[in-house]
Amino acid sequence: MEALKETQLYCPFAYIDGSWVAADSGEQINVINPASQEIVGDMPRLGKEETLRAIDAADAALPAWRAMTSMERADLLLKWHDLMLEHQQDLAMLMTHEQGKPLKEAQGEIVYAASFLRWFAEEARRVYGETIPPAKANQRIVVTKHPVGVVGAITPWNFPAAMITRKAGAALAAGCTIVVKPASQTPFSATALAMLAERAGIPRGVFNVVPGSAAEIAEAMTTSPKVRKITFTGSTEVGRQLMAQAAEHIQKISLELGGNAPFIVFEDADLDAAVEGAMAAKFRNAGQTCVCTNRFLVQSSVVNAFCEKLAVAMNSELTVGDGTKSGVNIGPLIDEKAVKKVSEHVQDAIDNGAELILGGHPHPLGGNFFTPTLISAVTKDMKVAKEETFGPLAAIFPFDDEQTAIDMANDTEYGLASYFYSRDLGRVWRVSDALEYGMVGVNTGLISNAAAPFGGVKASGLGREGGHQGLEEFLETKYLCIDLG
Ligand SMILES: NC(=O)c1ccc[n+]([C@@H]2O[C@H](COP(=O)([O-])OP(=O)(O)OC[C@H]3O[C@@H](n4cnc5c(N)ncnc54)[C@H](O)[C@@H]3O)[C@@H](O)[C@H]2O)c1
Repeated sequence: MEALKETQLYCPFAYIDGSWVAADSGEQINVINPASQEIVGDMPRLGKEETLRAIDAADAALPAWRAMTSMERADLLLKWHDLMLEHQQDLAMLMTHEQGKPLKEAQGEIVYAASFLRWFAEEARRVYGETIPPAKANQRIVVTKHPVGVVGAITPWNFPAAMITRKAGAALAAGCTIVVKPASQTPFSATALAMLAERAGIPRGVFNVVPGSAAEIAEAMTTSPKVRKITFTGSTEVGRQLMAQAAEHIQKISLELGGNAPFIVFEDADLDAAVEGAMAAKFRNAGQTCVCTNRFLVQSSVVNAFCEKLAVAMNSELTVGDGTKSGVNIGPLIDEKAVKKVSEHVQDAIDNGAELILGGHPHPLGGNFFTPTLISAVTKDMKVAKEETFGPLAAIFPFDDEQTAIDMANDTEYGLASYFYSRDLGRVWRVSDALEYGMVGVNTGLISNAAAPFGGVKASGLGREGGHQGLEEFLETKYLCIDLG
């Protein structure tokens, strides 16, 4: 904790209307380091009243923020971006302490998170309207675009910085103001971002951070008529609930929810490249990524070769431990419940006939660490086939032909990320078209990019973040029908 205070970005207060505040009740959230189980620090546990004050502040700040030119807003976002990069080490250190991911990955997340501020600063300059051929002579129809207004954002713990900037960058660039509720496990990354936003000169009330009671904060956001849009990243279960709540005031809503990503390896794939992609798509963030592979579908003719190569890579490349230690590339899971879920998925698969190749148990380090695990001969009725494991478990499902692979890949309520490896160009297009997913990685295990429209179909959500589409989520159109007489 002392090391964190030295970062000068450690701030145990909520941020409302440009002020650092405690909870009215004086209540605190204990933030726990998932590696050591020690308390990182305490953060105020805000409720409905403080959130309504933050919404009032965002509403009061809206007219001036909206009235600025997009260039002026972009300049402030770029300053915020630069400050994030300047403080990359400190931000990463905070993140590793509260979230557990290895320092190198945390540093990578800061660069990724900052990239959204830059991307949307640039995109803000390209909010074009339209002129449309009118239905009647002597008329003109002109379409203009406007910020939706005050935004309520709720974010998860697995990407404590990027999930905030991906929303706030777009919202602020569009001319909206925002109130962010970060996950209770990772609020220090959020208040550190607020400190940098303040230093960048983002005016008070434009960006607010309210850590605290999820239910109360969500209630304030969805019952206030001042909030015109809700943007949520997290579980499908909570997303469903929020969508129903947002219906009350017909608030716009974007939902980035869970996934059950397939990673298909066809027999014509470059197996070494597929293993490299598999390692990235599976073990980043200890497997706690919404786009992380949940099911490896491997053609039967290459399944043994793929498993052998993957086992070699897992044995030689993965080092489990405290993310602040050098050489560690798999940190702890977020909490005990997460460890239990991975154990249950492994046990259920083995009990039902899957074969254990590597690991299969919590790590000897104890606590929230889990040993990277490989199981094969997995089938569709096992838990790992149906639910997001969110841990370092690679489950191999064999298949015989292309159509079976596609059917297996689509046999889930989710539709976020998918991946496949093939060197056959015809198959690349066929399979890409057939996968019912918002994102398809072809011969790559890393797909996230600020320039691309991130998001899912089916129970994985609504709306897109990143790309020019991400900005559109915070804009609405108005058309003028002008009669020239
Ligand atoms: N699609 C994406 O872009 C994306 C990105 C990251 C994570 N995720 C998903 O997020 C999930 C993991 O995150 P999590 O465990 O933090 O999810 P979660 O749904 O439990 O929590 C997400 C956020 O919602 C809040 N929350 C919890 N209960 C709430 C309620 N009743 N009303 C309003 N807010 C509530 C939490 O405090 C947190 O801030 C996984 O399913 C993962 O796939 C999706």
